[in-house]
Amino acid sequence: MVQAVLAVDQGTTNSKAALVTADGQVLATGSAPVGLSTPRPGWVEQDADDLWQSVLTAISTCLASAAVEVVGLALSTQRESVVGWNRAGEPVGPVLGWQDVRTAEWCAKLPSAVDDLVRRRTGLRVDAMFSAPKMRWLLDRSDAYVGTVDAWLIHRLTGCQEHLTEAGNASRTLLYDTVELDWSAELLEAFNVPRAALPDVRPSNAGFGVTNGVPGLADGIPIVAVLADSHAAMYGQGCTQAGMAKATYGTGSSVMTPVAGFVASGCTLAWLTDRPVYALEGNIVSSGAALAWTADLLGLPDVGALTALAATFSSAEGVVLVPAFAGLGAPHWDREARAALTGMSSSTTRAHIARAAVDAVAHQICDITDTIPGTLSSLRADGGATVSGLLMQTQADLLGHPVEAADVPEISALGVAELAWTTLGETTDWAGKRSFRTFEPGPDAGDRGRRRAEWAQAVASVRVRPA
Ligand SMILES: O=P(O)(O)OC[C@H](O)CO
Repeated sequence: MVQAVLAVDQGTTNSKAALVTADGQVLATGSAPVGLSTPRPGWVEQDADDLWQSVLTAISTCLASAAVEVVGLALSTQRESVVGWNRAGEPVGPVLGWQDVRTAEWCAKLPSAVDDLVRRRTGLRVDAMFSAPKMRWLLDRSDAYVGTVDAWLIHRLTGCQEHLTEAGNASRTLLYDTVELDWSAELLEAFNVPRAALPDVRPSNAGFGVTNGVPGLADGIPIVAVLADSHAAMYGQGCTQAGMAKATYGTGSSVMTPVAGFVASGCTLAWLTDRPVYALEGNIVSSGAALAWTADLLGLPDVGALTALAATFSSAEGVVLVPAFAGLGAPHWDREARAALTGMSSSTTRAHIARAAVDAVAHQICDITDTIPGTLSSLRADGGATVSGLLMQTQADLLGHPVEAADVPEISALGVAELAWTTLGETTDWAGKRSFRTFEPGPDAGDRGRRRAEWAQAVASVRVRPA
């Protein structure tokens, strides 16, 4: 029987599963949506059982479509979101999603010394997006184990036997020292999170226990590799050389470029195998979410209809959408800013607004790539929204560099499957064999400059905190 790794990609809006062979072929896929609720402004919650059930549905749909021998599991997970569970493995409280900013005020009151410490130990900054403030919020309400989504899924997949998390996911909590490669006692104290509440941290391919009592899966299948989803995309894109960068277009967006060693600003631990691999990263809070919001506002059925409408005009003609619905992420980091549509006139149409939404996704990526030191040779793109040729062309035009969109938009599952197969002893170079849709930038540098200036002006107009 054909051997396959079962890769699970648990994201903000969907759980997906794929059966992947040692040469990177996808034999079958399955997916299931995950609910998300916003009970108050700034609060973004998911249900931990619902999330687990969506993983089981994705797995069973996938397994029903191909007869294979599953030799290992690989997990790619949404980052920063926090789950709390009790000793019996039952969730306590909601999953606090990465978009949730209920702790923003609490974060703002932390002494600046905590922010300094966070930067030095983690390469990140204090922000309500990250896990530590969310863990504190849950621990204030229950005596629980707390962990990121990878830890929750490992716990459930192993029949509540394992309490483990992966180093790259841990690096997004604000509690993990990404140079010492361990939970930081100083940071645990600063956020008042007890070590006993946290899972143990393992390298990305160190093994995370074996399946136990999972419906539809045999017991004893090893969980071979775990990566954070954005990091899995970087791995899958083969983005390992200086000058390369990848952008993942998900609910939010993440731009990552490899860096030789730890730096105390905008740095993350991409993965930890025989050695740590670091990346500079910028996170955008609202990207696919901005497209979905605009489609809804315009009464369109989906994002595909939005991009089709946007394509009916060659430009937004000065209309700019700044999608700061939950503030601005990298590189602006102003979480009190709020969204705006600017530059409208009486001749503005729905198509201009649709076009402005597409432009906003691309402008936000450019804001981050502008901060990457050195020369960017090209940008590798992945994520659901990359199916839009209009978005990819707009990205290349605004960037002034080619954009290479992966032939498989959802690359996180493939990235972690590749790490699993490598760990199982196979030689892989799937990115080297992958074909890309390449989008060359349009020749009009003047137009690029004008559009970037319009965007910068609109961003400045929504800022609350000074740049
Ligand atoms: O669910 P996605 O794919 O938008 O990814 C969420 C990110 O991991 C949040 O940092």
